[in-house]
Amino acid sequence: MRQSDRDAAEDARREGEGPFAPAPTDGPVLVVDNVFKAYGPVPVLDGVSLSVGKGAIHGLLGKNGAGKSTLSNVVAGFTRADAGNILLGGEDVSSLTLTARKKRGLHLLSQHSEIFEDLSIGENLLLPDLPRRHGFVDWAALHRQAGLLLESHAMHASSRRRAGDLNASDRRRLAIIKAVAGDAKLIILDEPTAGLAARERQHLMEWVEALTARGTSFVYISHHNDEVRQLCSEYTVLRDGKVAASGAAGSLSADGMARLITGSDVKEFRRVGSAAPKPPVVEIGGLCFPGGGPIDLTVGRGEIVGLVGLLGEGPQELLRTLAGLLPATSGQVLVDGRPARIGSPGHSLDAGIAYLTHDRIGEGHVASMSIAENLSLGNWPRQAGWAINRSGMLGRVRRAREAMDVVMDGPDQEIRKLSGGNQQKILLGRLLERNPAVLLLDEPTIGVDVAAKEHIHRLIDDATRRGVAVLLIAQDPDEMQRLVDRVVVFSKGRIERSLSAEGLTVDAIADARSLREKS
Ligand SMILES: Nc1ncnc2c1ncn2[C@@H]1O[C@H](COP(=O)(O)OP(=O)(O)OP(=O)(O)O)[C@@H](O)[C@H]1O
Repeated sequence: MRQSDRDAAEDARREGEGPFAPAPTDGPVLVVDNVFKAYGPVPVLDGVSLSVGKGAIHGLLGKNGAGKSTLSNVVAGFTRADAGNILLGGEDVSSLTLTARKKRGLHLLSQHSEIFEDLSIGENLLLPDLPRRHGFVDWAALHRQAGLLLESHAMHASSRRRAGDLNASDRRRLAIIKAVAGDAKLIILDEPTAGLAARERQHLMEWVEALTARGTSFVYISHHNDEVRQLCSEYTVLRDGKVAASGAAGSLSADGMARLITGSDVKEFRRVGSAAPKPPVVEIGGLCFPGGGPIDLTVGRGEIVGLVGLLGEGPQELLRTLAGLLPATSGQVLVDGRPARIGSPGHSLDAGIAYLTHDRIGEGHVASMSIAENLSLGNWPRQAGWAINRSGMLGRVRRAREAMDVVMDGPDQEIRKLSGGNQQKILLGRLLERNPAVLLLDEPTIGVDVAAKEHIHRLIDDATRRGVAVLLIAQDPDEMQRLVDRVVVFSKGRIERSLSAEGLTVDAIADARSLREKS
């Protein structure tokens, strides 16, 4: 650790307001010893060492591209390290396969290690060892065993229920229960709360904390520093593949933690909106879509309107209808006073409506294409004779890289080789390059680090200064409050009420959301 980082760690500890949470004293469950990994000439992990105590929740922190997922993959056995050792409960598992490590109780659950949606909860829990009788699956025994497992983890759902019908938080709990049922010693959770609403997040965190009492340890990767401060007993910060700081997490302050992660102070961006009436950019009249509407909503020049509501209650569906991904069954949409066709994504884009999905992997990028191609997809810069203009494409890469600090090898690198947060930045860059009249943003900062989040907020603000109208979904009430001019609250597919600029506090937004969650 460099002296300046030691000082920063010391400052961060001194500034901390929270009670000091001592790290557990038992011998470590996991030891990572001097691990190296390179893709090409540049090391992604450069002599990383850390240890995780028994029953500890160990925060693994770092900017986008710092090496957190790579380290998780090396520990779990998805990726081989070039050098270094992994010890689980004192045993060197470095040369063991992924399955052998799992059998010893080491699991990695990423946001996308999802469940089998069309199978029941019980099948998901017990696969691949379903109880059998005379060679056939014993369904009664299966649901009995699974039911007991659910009960012992206070998850109140029938084991016969289709797993795909669970909400996002319960899906993640299901994956964790499956791991714990297999006698997990250590579970790595890679951004477990990304995209969850505040109450779901809190619920999941409390539940994870309760699991440590059973002796399970966790490595917890998150870009939400408040979560790490609340939950973790110990932490390691990675910077450019090296350990920049580590220690007991309980007394780290929020600012101190941000400084350790980025290596400098992070200046929080707070947008100054204006209550003055603005000429309309998008006028939505009587818009109906499957499960929602009619919606009447006008967003003016340079205005940001936040949409609040539970999954399935309208906000996502409205954005997807405007983006041409769900069919509008009636109503109309005007953009700059002209009727907009929104029957397909292409029509919506032609009308000046650009959409950022929260599902980066499923529908955001084309994994096998380069960064430059992804930035220009559907909007190729042309030159005389309609040939694609390579220097135009490179200009876009340069702008995205500078504006959002994207960690990449170069414009021709495949986007799938970027870290998750850096992929998100490229997707946002693609939208901004289209110079849309209307931006539809569903969780624009999902998976991005503390510094990049502020960059992205500034870019959204810049867009509003050019007159762009923005509809925003953000689960974090603080993020919402910092960006929007007003909020509309959805219930059962309709707009139930709005919060104007005067009443727009973080608490009011959180309350609006939790009222909906309780009803
Ligand atoms: N298969 C790969 N080929 C080439 N480079 C890769 C590959 N996988 C990861 N990298 C590079 O390794 C670096 C670390 O990526 P990693 O995904 O570990 O970061 P991270 O800390 O998890 O970031 P994030 O917070 O954005 O998820 C990045 O620069 C990434 O581009």
